[in-house]
Amino acid sequence: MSFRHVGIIGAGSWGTALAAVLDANRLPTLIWGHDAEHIARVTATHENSTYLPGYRLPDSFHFTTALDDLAECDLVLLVTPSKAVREVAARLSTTALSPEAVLLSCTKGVERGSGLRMSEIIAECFPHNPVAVLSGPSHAEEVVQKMPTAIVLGCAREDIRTRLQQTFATSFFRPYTSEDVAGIELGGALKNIFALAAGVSDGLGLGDNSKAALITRSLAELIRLGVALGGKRETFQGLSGIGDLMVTCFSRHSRNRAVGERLGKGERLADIVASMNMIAEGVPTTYSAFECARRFGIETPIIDQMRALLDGTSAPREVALNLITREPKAE
Ligand SMILES: NC(=O)C1=CN([C@@H]2O[C@H](COP(=O)(O)OP(=O)(O)OC[C@H]3O[C@@H](n4cnc5c(N)ncnc54)[C@H](O)[C@@H]3O)[C@@H](O)[C@H]2O)C=CC1
Ligand SMILES: O=C(CO)COP(=O)(O)O
Repeated sequence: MSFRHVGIIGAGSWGTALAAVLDANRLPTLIWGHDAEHIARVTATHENSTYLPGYRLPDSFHFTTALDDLAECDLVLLVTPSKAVREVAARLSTTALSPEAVLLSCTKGVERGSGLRMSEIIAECFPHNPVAVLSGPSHAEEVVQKMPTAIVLGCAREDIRTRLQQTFATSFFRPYTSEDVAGIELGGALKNIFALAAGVSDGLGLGDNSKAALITRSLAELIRLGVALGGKRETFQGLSGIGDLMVTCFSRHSRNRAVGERLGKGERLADIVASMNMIAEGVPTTYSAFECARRFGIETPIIDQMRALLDGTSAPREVALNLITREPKAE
């Protein structure tokens, strides 16, 4: 049975691109945004010029700033930055949304302090609703151009996984399914830290050998921490692990890689963040992953160095030197 009313929480680039996928399957969407001025502009111009310029929004996109308007939805995508997920999920839970409605988290992050994944936060707010996740190598800029993209949909319930797969499958968007919700989310969240690090390597002009070594050791670190936090090793070797790690470390569209490159060139984090209107989740995730690693006693040299860099206690060259001169060990 297909979904009839789809709501999207978050009017940024990824929310817009996912609405475009659903439009290709003739599914209209109601997109909620928290910024009334932005929503008014997008509605009037049929373009999300702040987050995804140059893409004309189809007529099947509808916008609102009232969460209550989503109460009729049988599928709601949560696509805000991770720092806003708890607040919007709590607010959504006070609407008349049905306990049958499926909540699909498309956000990449881990909550600071609690170490909770986004789907766990959503499940706390919606204990009776099915909660699913969507992640994988998928830059919004390419999805709206209908460039072939494959992602993973995760849910504990097989019927929901299949329904979501049918809903999102198009001639350019290929969803795989998996039961490993934790692994899918952890791969998508942790890779952003390593994309920052790959950007630093680019900014320092350290070359291809260095970047290949960094990404390979990043995957080892991602798997070590991800398995300790409840994900399956095979999932990290798939689209939402190594797939997303690769695209984010190499893509010209990656905001995390771009932040890292500017750090590598010597800019201050506060100045970089102030100059961007989009989210780079690797910054907060560096801190939440560091906290999780300490709690579980997992060795995370790259995450530790990235934290020192973001804190301003280590310079980019020092971070690179610290990593290459670590205690010798077996691979
Ligand atoms: N852009 C992409 O290609 C992809 C992004 N993602 C993930 O999707 C999530 C959202 O990212 P984007 O759409 O790219 O971000 P974005 O920076 O393009 O847009 C974020 C949206 O959230 C809104 N927002 C900001 N603070 C808010 C708050 N406190 N409450 C409610 N709304 C708020 C902004 O106004 C904006 O509409 C992130 O976790 C990101 O890692 C995942 C896959 C691809
Ligand atoms: O998660 C993403 C692609 O899969 C988006 O990465 P950035 O946030 O670095 O642009």
